[in-house]
Amino acid sequence: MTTAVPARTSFLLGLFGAGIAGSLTPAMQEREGFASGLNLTYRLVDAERLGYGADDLAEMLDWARRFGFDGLNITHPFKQVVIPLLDELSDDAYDLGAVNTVVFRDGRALGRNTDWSGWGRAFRRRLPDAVADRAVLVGAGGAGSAVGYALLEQGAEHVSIVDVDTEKAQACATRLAKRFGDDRVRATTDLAGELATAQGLVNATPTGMTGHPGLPVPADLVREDLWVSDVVYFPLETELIHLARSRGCRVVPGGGMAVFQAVGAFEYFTGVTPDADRMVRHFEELTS
Ligand SMILES: NC(=O)c1ccc[n+]([C@@H]2O[C@H](COP(=O)([O-])OP(=O)(O)OC[C@H]3O[C@@H](n4cnc5c(N)ncnc54)[C@H](O)[C@@H]3O)[C@@H](O)[C@H]2O)c1
Ligand SMILES: O=C(O)[C@]1(O)C[C@@H](O)[C@@H](O)[C@H](O)C1
Repeated sequence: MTTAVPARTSFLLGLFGAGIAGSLTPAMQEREGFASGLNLTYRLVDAERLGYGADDLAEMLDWARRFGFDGLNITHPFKQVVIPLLDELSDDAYDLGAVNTVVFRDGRALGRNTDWSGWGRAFRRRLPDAVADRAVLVGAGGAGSAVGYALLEQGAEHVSIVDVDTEKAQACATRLAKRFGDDRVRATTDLAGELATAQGLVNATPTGMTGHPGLPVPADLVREDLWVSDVVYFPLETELIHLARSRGCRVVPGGGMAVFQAVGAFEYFTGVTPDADRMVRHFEELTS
């Protein structure tokens, strides 16, 4: 006679990164765990406070496993340097060269990326008819690469990438072109020219964050027929989103990416499909 193995209900998770004290991910994961009938604990492990840097990550991962962590979110400055320390990488994380979710399973560390799928899902919920549009992406760092990947994966006709650091724009475009083809993505310095033929604009720079006020593009380029998205979510209503709304543009604020990276990670960590609408409502409560 075989005895059925009961489904896991208890999970120990965490976020490894620097300067993460304000993260809303622990609250989102723990609340959704509770609501799903799981005993889920999520800890912040702030490398800055511990005096740990990139060279210490192997040791940090090792003690996470030894102390029984089931999974981790990974953020700045570890999203790239974690890759060689893992046993397996999903194709999307490989293509992006970045991991934000590590699952420990059967003695192996599996790397995943829910940043791109998080932005993508939030975008599709708001603007499902816009997935095939041409877009201009401003900011080619970690968040920008994830947004560019999501746009192209979901069917954008073309993505033009602008960054004050032109080498970063080029590196991001080259990486995405390798996956999606160089007829669909390019780096450019001609923001106005590219926006003239685009239907959408995404800000993936820190401009507009608390402490970094301002607009990432000149105000006169924000036309009423553009859709406009921002990855910044502190504050939720950035100057760019505010201006775009006031001009009648359809908008996708940064909160959606923050929630849906957590939705995707929850599923990887627990194997349980979370209630995404409930997580959105909880995020709204946390940020109101
Ligand atoms: N909503 C979310 O869930 C979420 C997730 C990750 C990051 N973020 C936010 O995204 C922002 C960017 O994060 P990141 O990790 O990609 O940072 P990053 O430093 O890796 O990249 C930012 C890029 O923007 C460029 N840049 C800055 N100002 C610019 C300007 N005016 N014009 C053109 N390019 C400019 C920089 O050169 C850099 O390449 C941050 O505000 C972060 O909080 C949000
Ligand atoms: O909530 C945060 O602070 C996060 O660090 C934001 C983003 O970096 C995600 O990829 C992480 O999973 C969580």
